Amino acid sequence: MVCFNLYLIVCNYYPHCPQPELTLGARRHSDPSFLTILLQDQICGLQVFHENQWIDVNPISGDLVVNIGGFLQVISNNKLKSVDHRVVANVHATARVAVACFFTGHATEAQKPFGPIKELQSKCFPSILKKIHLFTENF
Ligand SMILES: O=C(O)CCC(=O)C(=O)O
Ligand SMILES: [Fe+2]
Repeated sequence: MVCFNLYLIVCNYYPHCPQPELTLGARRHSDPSFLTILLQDQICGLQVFHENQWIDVNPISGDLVVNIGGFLQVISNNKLKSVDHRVVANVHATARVAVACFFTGHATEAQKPFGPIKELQSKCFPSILKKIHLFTENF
């Protein structure tokens, strides 16, 4: 399968929020992509859910954040996890901008069901995830 042939680029714009205690920039979710590559500016806001708490993913100039998507979680038989993340409301005077590139599957293969690859299944690690169709199912 060709995962890097089809991608979607999304620009997220978070203006200053006067009442950050009432809302979020982006609600808790995990990406359904194969991989997501994110470029954030210098304004904080992204958090990942790890060991029952929200951890800040502070921007480092020139760095890219790479998120494992739900599709890669399925293919890897749950060995790689698609982490929950969110964006808190922007308390800074300047707007926050983050550009996400979602790598998905190839459109022509959308009808084909995908499941954990054989090499990652064994007696100790049987396939625990059902096969899914790209673009049509949540996993
Ligand atoms: O704005 C961010 O830092 C993350 C955006 C995000 O999680 C998404 O677009 O899926
Ligand atoms: Fe996301």
